[in-house]
Amino acid sequence: MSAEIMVFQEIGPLVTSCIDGYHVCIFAYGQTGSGKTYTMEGSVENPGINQRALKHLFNEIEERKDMWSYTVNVSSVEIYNELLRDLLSKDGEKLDIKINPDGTGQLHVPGLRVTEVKGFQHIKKVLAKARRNRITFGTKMNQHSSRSHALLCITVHGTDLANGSKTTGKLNLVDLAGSERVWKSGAEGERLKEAQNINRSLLALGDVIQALRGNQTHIPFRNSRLTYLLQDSLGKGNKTAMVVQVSALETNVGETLCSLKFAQKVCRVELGPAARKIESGAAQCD
Ligand SMILES: Nc1ncnc2c1ncn2[C@@H]1O[C@H](COP(=O)(O)OP(=O)(O)OP(=O)(O)O)[C@@H](O)[C@H]1O
Repeated sequence: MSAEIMVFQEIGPLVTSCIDGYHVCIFAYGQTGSGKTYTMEGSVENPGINQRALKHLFNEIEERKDMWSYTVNVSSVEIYNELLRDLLSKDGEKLDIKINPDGTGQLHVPGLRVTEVKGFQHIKKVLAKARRNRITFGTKMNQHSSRSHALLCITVHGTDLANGSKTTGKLNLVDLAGSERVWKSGAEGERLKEAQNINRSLLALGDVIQALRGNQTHIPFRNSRLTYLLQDSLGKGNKTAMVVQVSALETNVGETLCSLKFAQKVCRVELGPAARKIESGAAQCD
């Protein structure tokens, strides 16, 4: 069995729970060049988590079609130098996060392109477009290094055909930019600025994890665009999984240890019982 299939066996139930009305975050984390983008996007012969998740999602929807009707909306953004770029717009339009004026207190990104996808073949085209628009540059550590965090955000609205109740699930698939030691990656000028922004936002993610783990009342979601954007899926009552990539090279042992320590911290976070999002606003616990 390939490693990708084994990883997906762990992830599959989380994808299913998004259809049931839960908010889910799946991250790829690790040093630059360790295989995060490969894990999320994969190759033509060996699709990654993004494609497998969406295939799984549409298969589930098909199986439930006599009992539930679903709509699936997809958007994709990258966070580059703390700026949001729409990966599904023609020219990677720059956007920002705002409080939704509808009074719900929810965050939204005005102008973000949201595409309703009807099936797996359609989503493949959407994923290809997002991939083409992503910013990559060559560094000493990776010839095609992603210099940004890429988020694929899938919202699933469900309607129970028997009683009309409605659910809203979210699945955030996140390919984080790689942490790097700038003296090793040879980053200077623009690459150095990117690396500093990447390391800063990964630190902010670490701070959020630390605060969640410590059950603190204030979780510093607002300290980076990444955590701010994921606020409604990353905190208590939601479901999160992190896939950590490490390098097999002895020269990277320092970075590998850092990644594993981060993974250990994440493992110890308890988000409590997950809450199902239903239209009435009430929450049902697992
Ligand atoms: N399991 C794998 N099988 C085959 N090739 C792989 C695998 N993992 C990674 N690679 C290859 O290694 C190279 C680096 O991988 P990738 O770009 O996914 O790293 P990354 O962690 O996303 O790096 P960065 O943070 O710099 O963007 C790529 O050429 C990728 O195709």
